Amino acid sequence: MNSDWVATAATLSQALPYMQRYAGATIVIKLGGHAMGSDEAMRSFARDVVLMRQVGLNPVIVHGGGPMINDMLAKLDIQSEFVNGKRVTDQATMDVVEMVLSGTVNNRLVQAICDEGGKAVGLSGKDANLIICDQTDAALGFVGTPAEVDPTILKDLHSAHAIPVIAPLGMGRKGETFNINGDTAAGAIAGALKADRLLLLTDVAGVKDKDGNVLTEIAPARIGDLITDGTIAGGMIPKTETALTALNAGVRAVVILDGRAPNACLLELFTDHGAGSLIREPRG
Ligand SMILES: Nc1ncnc2c1ncn2[C@@H]1O[C@H](COP(=O)(O)OP(=O)(O)O)[C@@H](O)[C@H]1O
Ligand SMILES: CC(=O)N[C@@H](CCC(=O)OP(=O)(O)O)C(=O)O
Repeated sequence: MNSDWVATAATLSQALPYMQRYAGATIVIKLGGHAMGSDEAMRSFARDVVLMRQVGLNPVIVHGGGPMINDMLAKLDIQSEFVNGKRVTDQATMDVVEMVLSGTVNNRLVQAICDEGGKAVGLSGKDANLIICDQTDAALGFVGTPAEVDPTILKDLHSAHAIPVIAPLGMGRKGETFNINGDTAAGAIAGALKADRLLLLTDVAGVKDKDGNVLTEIAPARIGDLITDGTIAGGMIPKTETALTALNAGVRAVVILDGRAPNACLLELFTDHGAGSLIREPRG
């Protein structure tokens, strides 16, 4: 018997109970800009998402695009800086952020999912009142914190067997456009949907300790200390803070994992060992 086939059969028999367990579950997946670097990574992600939909899960995709925004700002000779993982966003920067996220990155991802046979629909937090924002901090300019999330459009898309693909932009109460950190947007959407899982796909295997080992399970109560002592820094701060906000809003579990690894989402959802760092209340 072909050993590849045996391996596939073994994987499938392990996966089936998980597929049944997650049938009808809402899985919010945030794909970071670093994790969608190559065309092959994008194709592999798209295939996973289409398979999830085919076995009865409801995936909702929220994407980032920080590196792509950086490239365009550099071409236009616009300087940019980050404070605690968030881009300081003036009006000129906001225009570029919107152009890149909604115009380029969102369309690319929608096309990749459609190419794999999925019915992806692209939108941003500005569509159908999905995300209304307040300004996060005047010093950051047009950076928004989601204040009200109306997930009706996402439920409608699920009923139509479509896969929503969301750019992290929000609407202000005075007609402004806000730039939302992709993790923050994904957390707010996952919270509003009371998602079964929020997967934050990035370019590292998970949250690492001071020695560089991945923490496979983290109790929410530990995260504050890991940030204070500098173990969690930079872009990992908004991710872990998002995890806490999402859990408080009723999301069942959050996983931070390497989106560049082949079949990252499927391994996390459909195998015993999972992937990355699982953040949830310890089981008593
Ligand atoms: N404790 C930690 N464990 C893992 N990564 C960390 C940690 N602290 C900081 N980081 C940094 O956070 C980065 C992920 O955040 P970010 O670059 O914003 O990702 P993305 O673009 O995928 O949203 C990692 O590449 C790593 O450099
Ligand atoms: C406020 C803020 O920082 N917004 C982000 C939005 C994109 C993003 O989050 O992209 P990644 O997930 O690839 O990092 C930005 O301007 O870069």
